[in-house]
Amino acid sequence: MKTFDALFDELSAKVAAGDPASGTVTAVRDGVHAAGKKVVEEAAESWMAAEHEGPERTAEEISQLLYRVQVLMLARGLTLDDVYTHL
Ligand SMILES: N=c1c2ncn([C@@H]3O[C@H](COP(=O)(O)OP(=O)(O)OP(=O)(O)O)[C@@H](O)[C@H]3O)c2ncn1[C@@H]1O[C@H](COP(=O)(O)O)[C@@H](O)[C@H]1O
Repeated sequence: MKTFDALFDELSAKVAAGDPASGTVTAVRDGVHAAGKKVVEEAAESWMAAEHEGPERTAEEISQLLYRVQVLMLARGLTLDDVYTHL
C-alpha cells in the first residue's frame, strides 16, 4: 500500500527526470492554474461521494484529491516539509 510521502517521492522523481510517459509530468507542466482547478474538482467529487455514495467511492475520490494536491505542490515548487511545518 502506498503512502502520501511515498507517492510524493515517486512524483517528484518523475518530474525531476521529465519522464515523457508520465501524466504527472504533463500535469505539473500545465501549471498552477490547471492544477488548482483539478484540486477543486476532486474536492467537490470527494464531498459529493461522501454525501451520496458509499465509503469505497468516497475513499477513491479522496485518493484522487490527495494526488491532485501533490500535483499542485509540485507545480508550485513546494516540498512535503514546506507543508508539514504548518501541521
Ligand atoms: N495516484 C495517481 C492518480 N490519481 C489520479 N490520477 C489521474 O487523474 C485521473 C483522474 O482524474 P480525472 O479528472 O480524469 O477524473 P474524473 O474524470 O473526474 O474521474 P472520477 O474522479 O470520476 O473517477 C486519472 O485518470 C489519472 O490520470 C492519477 N495519476 C497517477 N497516480 C499515481 O501517480 C504515479 C505516477 O503516475 P504517472 O504520472 O502516470 O506515471 C503512479 O503511482 C500513479 O499510480
